[in-house]
Amino acid sequence: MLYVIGLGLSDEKDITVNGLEAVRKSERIYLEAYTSILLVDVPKLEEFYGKSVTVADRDMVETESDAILDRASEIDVSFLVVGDPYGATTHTDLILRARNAGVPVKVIHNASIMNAAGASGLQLYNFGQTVSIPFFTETWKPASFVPRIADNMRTGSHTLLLLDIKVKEQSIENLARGKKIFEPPRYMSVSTAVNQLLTLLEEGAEGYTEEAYTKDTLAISLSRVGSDQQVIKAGTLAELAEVDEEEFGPPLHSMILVGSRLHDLEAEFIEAFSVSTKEKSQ
Ligand SMILES: C[S@@+](CC[C@H](N)C(=O)[O-])C[C@H]1O[C@@H](n2cnc3c(N)ncnc32)[C@H](O)[C@@H]1O
Repeated sequence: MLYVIGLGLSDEKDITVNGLEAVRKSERIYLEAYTSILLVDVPKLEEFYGKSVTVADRDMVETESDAILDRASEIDVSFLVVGDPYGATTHTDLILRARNAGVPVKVIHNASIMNAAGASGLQLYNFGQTVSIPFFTETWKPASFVPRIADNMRTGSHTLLLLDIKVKEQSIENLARGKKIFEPPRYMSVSTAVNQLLTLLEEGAEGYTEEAYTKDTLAISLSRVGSDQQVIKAGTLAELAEVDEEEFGPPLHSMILVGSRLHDLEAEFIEAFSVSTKEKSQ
């Protein structure tokens, strides 16, 4: 059996009881560590499971899936995913390959940033398409996600923005094991995301439209959701741009652009996170 197991959002103890039982009876255990990171290192996972874990990079999952699926019809193999297994597209592909190879698959779900975004107080039912924001490069300022935000805004829906993670393939194993790596990974912070959004607006980048957002659009930052260091802040993009980057805390970060169909209860909930209210009350 191939068990595809969600680890949840924070530490080694967020795995479900069913997930843990599957891990403990598996002969081989892989951890997918390139679409997201768990906020603890692999040795901590290994100690908790009492089993060794192989860190699988993108290449292994996407092109060498035969190694992961090897003999999985006869023995138990676990494939661990941070968050929920269906919270990233690559895992659907592995499940399809397993099915095609006649390997039975069981998915064990867990919390994902896709539902933990509800910690903002916004109703999950009122969200539209989720988008990912890539890092700007020296020669490229991608804005292709902006029309999808505009689509959501037209229907009054909120938009969850997932922020880029850049890590060299060859560093993933060391990173996951908490070892030193030559080139540290880059996790996009809320400050970088806000600056990039405002740059696209100021430069009138191709693809940018004010139907998607302006500097007065209400946004919510989500840092380390599900952990003890969770930080949530709400304000217009212009206000969030003024917040000291340190205040958002360590990665991982996400953001929400708030749509116009804001229910009174949602508005009341996010008031507590408001950066402008804080200033007024200080
Ligand atoms: C490609 S998604 C993978 C999602 C994961 N499979 C899940 O189900 O949650 C990774 C992105 O989700 C967001 N994210 C994941 N965990 C988070 C957390 N605990 N707090 C805030 N954002 C998080 C970050 O923007 C990160 O770059």
